[in-house]
Amino acid sequence: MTNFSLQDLEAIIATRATSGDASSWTATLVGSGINKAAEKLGEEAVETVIAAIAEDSTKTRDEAADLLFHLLVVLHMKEVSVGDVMDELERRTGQSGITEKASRGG
Ligand SMILES: N=c1c2ncn([C@@H]3O[C@H](COP(=O)(O)OP(=O)(O)OP(=O)(O)O)[C@@H](O)[C@H]3O)c2ncn1[C@@H]1O[C@H](COP(=O)(O)O)[C@@H](O)[C@H]1O
Repeated sequence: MTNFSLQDLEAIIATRATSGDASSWTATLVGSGINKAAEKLGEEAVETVIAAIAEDSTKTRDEAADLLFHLLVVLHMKEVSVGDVMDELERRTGQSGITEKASRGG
């Protein structure tokens, strides 16, 4: 498995968003505004749902990659970092007590 992380992609998106490169999909999406970017995120979510229901694992993986990319673009535009989201996910594990059990190997 690759070491490429969501934080790596987040950093690429931050760089490309302000690149001014007309060939950059990231710059195009960010330049089109939050309504358009969020609409695109919704489309990718629907395509992922359809793939999960009606397509094979490879198609589902590909749509999930599109979904995560477009989610990170929207998070960038809303100034929410991947770290912020992970902090919230970690906080939720604390609520359920799973973290404590996992650290005990239970
Ligand atoms: N991970 C992605 C990524 N995933 C999807 N996309 C683009 O998202 C766009 C829209 O995807 P769609 O699924 O809607 O595809 P479509 O061509 O419109 O066709 P349909 O499938 O909808 O029929 C396409 O142009 C894809 O190339 C991405 N564009 C960029 N990245 C990453 O961002 C980096 C910078 O890219 P640029 O900003 O383009 O330089 C790249 O090196 C990648 O790491």
